[in-house]
Amino acid sequence: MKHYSHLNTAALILTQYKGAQPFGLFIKDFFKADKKYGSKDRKRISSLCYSYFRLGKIGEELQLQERILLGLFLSAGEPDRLLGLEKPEWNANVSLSIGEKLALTGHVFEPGQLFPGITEVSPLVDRHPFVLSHFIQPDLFLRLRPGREERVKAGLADAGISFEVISNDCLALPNASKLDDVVSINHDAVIQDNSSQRVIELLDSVPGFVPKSVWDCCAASGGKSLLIYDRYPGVQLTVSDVRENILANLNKRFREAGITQYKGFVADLSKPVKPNGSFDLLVTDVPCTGSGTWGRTPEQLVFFSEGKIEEYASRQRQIILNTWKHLKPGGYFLYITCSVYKKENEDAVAFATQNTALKLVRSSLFQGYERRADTLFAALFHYEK
Ligand SMILES: C[S@@+](CC[C@H](N)C(=O)[O-])C[C@H]1O[C@@H](n2cnc3c(N)ncnc32)[C@H](O)[C@@H]1O
Repeated sequence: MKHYSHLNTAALILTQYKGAQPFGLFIKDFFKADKKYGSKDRKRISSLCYSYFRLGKIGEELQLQERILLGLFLSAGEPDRLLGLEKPEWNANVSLSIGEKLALTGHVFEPGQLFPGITEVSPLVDRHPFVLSHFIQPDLFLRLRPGREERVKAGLADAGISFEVISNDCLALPNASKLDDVVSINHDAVIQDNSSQRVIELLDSVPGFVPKSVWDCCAASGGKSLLIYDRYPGVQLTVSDVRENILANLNKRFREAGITQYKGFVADLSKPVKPNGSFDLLVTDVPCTGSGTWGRTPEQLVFFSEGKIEEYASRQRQIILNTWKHLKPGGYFLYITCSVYKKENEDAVAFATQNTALKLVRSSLFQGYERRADTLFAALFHYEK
């Protein structure tokens, strides 16, 4: 029976996966090596694996296949054929709350079992809804580029793709939406999480600030740079990252977005660097645990090791020290993480104010756990003249 074959294949994959690479890449390679799975099978098997990861450490005493069923039950919003066959009582109760479902299966809600390093999470985070949000896959968000808003919405409507309007320039879509032939990605709209889009609010809160020169220090494929460019057209962008190959992605993306005038270089900011010149605005979207985004990569709930929090925090402190001095006097420094751990957020802010000439303007947690989005932290500093 197909349902049991899906369960067995999910169990096989989970036995082989040891957390060394993102699960999305691992399962892609698995299916590439064994072509017998059709697209519906692949989707179902992936979904069983992902709902298993969402359990974190709950039900560790159970056999693997029982745990997969438990994950399926806790994540399911509607009755499911496999659950119906194997766990009819659970299947009749899929609409219960997570707490009630746990009680029905003989488990108790224990935040520390669901989320690694729960005691290190910032007090700004409301732990109960945050932890429970990991049972739901976040949405896909589009940031509509200036002047393209109506064209993108019309294209989606014509293609019959449902979306929710979050704001004038932000749409939420179901995660599996196929946009390739419908939206000109990067030209008309950028795939960017809603909280990630919202960090611009910190810059908007400074009256009259329009930077002429910006260095996006940890640019990756340029999500924040594109955001900045759209808010401040004509800005001179400088971008850098430690990974040369990711800057190749950025170049492609910028081409698609119509950005041709910018400077890019490879730099390891854990060491002192000399960029060309100084800047009105520095964006340091630092490498971090990514713990505010684990609804999208729930394997981390199982494999993350808490010792890494301090490793990241230490690298973040080095990056702050090596970058802030390249600001022009009067300039602004925007520090961003997609982490919920205090060490990477509030403690980094305290470190910056104690060890640089930067003054905190404001910081904010962009909470995504009640909006099917990621959770980010950002702090804006001023380098006073
Ligand atoms: C959170 S990501 C940046 C995301 C990006 N700003 C965006 O909006 O899409 C952090 C980036 O920092 C880079 N990075 C990690 N260690 C670094 C280092 N020592 N120096 C410079 N960049 C580093 C990583 O390669 C990664 O691309």
